[in-house]
Amino acid sequence: MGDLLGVAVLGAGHMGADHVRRLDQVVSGARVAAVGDPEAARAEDAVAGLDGVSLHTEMEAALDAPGVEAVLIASPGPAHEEALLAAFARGLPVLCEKPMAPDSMGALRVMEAEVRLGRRLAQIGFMRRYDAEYRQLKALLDSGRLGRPLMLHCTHRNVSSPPDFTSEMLINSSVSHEIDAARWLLGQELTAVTVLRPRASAGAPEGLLDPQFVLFETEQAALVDVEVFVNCGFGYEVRCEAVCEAGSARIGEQHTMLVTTRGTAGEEVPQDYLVRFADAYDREVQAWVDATRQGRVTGPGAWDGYAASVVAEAGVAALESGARTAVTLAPRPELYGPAGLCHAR
Ligand SMILES: NC(=O)C1=CN([C@@H]2O[C@H](COP(=O)(O)OP(=O)(O)OC[C@H]3O[C@@H](n4cnc5c(N)ncnc54)[C@H](O)[C@@H]3O)[C@@H](O)[C@H]2O)C=CC1
Ligand SMILES: O=C1[C@@H](O)[C@H](O)[C@@H](O)[C@H](O)[C@H]1O
Repeated sequence: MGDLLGVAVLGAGHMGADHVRRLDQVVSGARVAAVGDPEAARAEDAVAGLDGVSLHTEMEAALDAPGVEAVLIASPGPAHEEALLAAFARGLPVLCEKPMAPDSMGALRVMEAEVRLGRRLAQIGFMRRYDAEYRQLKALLDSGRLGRPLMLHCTHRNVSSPPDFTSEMLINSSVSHEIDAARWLLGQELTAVTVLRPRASAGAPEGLLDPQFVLFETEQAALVDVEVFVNCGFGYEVRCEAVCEAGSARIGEQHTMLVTTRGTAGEEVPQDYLVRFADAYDREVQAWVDATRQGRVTGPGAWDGYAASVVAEAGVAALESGARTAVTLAPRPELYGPAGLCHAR
């Protein structure tokens, strides 16, 4: 490995271009060695002003480019399995944006491929684990000060959804973050899911079931509810309240600058994830680079990606059937160690 970890970025859209900028300008210890995107213009735009980056429209060529020692996958979800397997075949460590794979069988194949390798190479981009407020809440729950957690009340609102967004994606794209955050905060797997929906908002595109109300049960009988509303029109709002036996704690109501103008006073509301979670993405990628340089994986891994895909798939089934749907996970492979314990049990 050179002085700087050479990273190939696959996918140069919203997230990929932002990660290229982050690797180049924010993160230490790494450099962008190659960018792969079937749309050449996207890759060119993403690397404008950068030297020494090779551009590719074929993903395998990007992985095989000179100087590539690790991969950051930011292509659309359906492309992740192939990219992860190609990286594993080359022994390359990977940071893969969520979802690890959009369907549970794809996620299982990825996890099994890593298990066959016998060493961990994949980190999945559940960046909330690197957000300062989420980390504070996790530390509080783990300390046991509030007693056992009983409920998480979560809110996940986007100003608007991309044009191709489907009703299923409210769960397997948006709520996938709450699925991972709940598993991590509580140190428990999610065991069942029910999805209710109020009438669709007039602000939602025709046919999109938006908002939805998703209720998860956990293995130790806690409940996690999520209001997901991806065309709310007013702000990017992500909140979480943990209710425990001896207290509660709320995050996501950051108080920033108070602005008074023309007879009103208030705070600015972030309009998207790139603003709300900017620090979290920075810390996530820095932690991945640091761990990769030490030959380790320290963030959410393939087991977490697999579990999230299985729970999301059950959520989509629950949305379609209107019925409570059980979650069935394959046994947890030894490679991923014991399940995360929450001290507040
Ligand atoms: N962690 C987070 O908060 C967020 C994560 N994401 C995730 O990031 C990934 C990318 O999302 P966006 O950047 O919003 O999508 P996007 O549509 O803006 O960009 C995707 C890019 O990938 C390229 N592409 C298509 N097929 C490809 C392939 N086989 N190999 C390489 N590149 C390919 C497209 O040409 C496009 O430039 C998704 O997995 C998404 O779920 C997206 C938004 C926020
Ligand atoms: O991951 C993300 C998007 O893919 C998803 O579509 C949004 O709803 C989330 O807020 C964002 O964090």
